[in-house]
Amino acid sequence: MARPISFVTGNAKKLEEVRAILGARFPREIVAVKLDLPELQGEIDDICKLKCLEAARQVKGPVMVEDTCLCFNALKGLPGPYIKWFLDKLGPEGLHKLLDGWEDKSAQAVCTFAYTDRPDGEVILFQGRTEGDIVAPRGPRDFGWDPVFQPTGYDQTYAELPKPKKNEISHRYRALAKLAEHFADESK
Ligand SMILES: O=P(O)(O)OP(=O)(O)OP(=O)(O)OC[C@H]1O[C@@H](n2cnc3c(O)ncnc32)[C@H](O)[C@@H]1O
Ligand SMILES: [Mg+2]
Repeated sequence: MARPISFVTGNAKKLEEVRAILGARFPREIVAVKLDLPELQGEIDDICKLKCLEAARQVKGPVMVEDTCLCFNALKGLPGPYIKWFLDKLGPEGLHKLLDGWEDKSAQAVCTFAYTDRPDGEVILFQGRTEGDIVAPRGPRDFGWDPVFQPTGYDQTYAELPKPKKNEISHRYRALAKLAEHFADESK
C-alpha cells in the first residue's frame, strides 16, 4: 500500500472541498496537515514548486499543496497569486470596485496543486481554470472571494451555487481531476 499523502494547507475550506471532490475513489489516503507555508513572490508555477518542497522538508514524506489565484483580465492577470492580501485588505466589495474603471469584468480562477514524494524529489503540477466575471458580492461569505466570482454560463456566484454544483465546475475540481487521473494511472 502506497504511503499516505499529506495535504499541507492553513485553509480549512480548501480541505473541505478537496475531501468532497476526491471522495472515496482516490487511491491514496490524504492526511491533513495544518501549516501556513511561506509563499515566495513570482510566477504561479514557481510559487507552487517552492511551497511544495518546503512542505516536504517539514513533513518528511509525500506531500501536496495548493495555490489559488484570481486573475482579472483587465488587470493583465493581477491580483493573481496576491489575491489573499487584496481580499484581506479590500474585502469582496473592494475587489469588485477595483474593476470600476474597466468595462471588462472577466476573470479566471486558477488552482494549482503541487505534489512531491520527498524534499529533493521532482514536483508535479496539476492546474485547473474556471472562467467567470467579477460581480457585486452576492451570497454567503464563508469562503474567500466566492461572493464576487460568477462562473461563465451561470447566473449565480460561486457563493450562491449549491456546494456540489461549485465542486462540479470549479477551478479546484478541474485541477483535482488531473491529479486523480495521475494517481489512478500510477495505481494500475
Ligand atoms: O495554506 P494555503 O493552502 O496557502 O491557504 P491560503 O488560504 O493561504 O490560500 P492561498 O495562498 O492559495 O490564497 C488564496 C486566497 O484565495 C482564497 N480562496 C482559495 N480558494 C478559493 C475558492 O475556491 N473560493 C473562494 N476563495 C478562495 C483563500 O481564502 C485565500 O484568501
Ligand atoms: Mg497561502
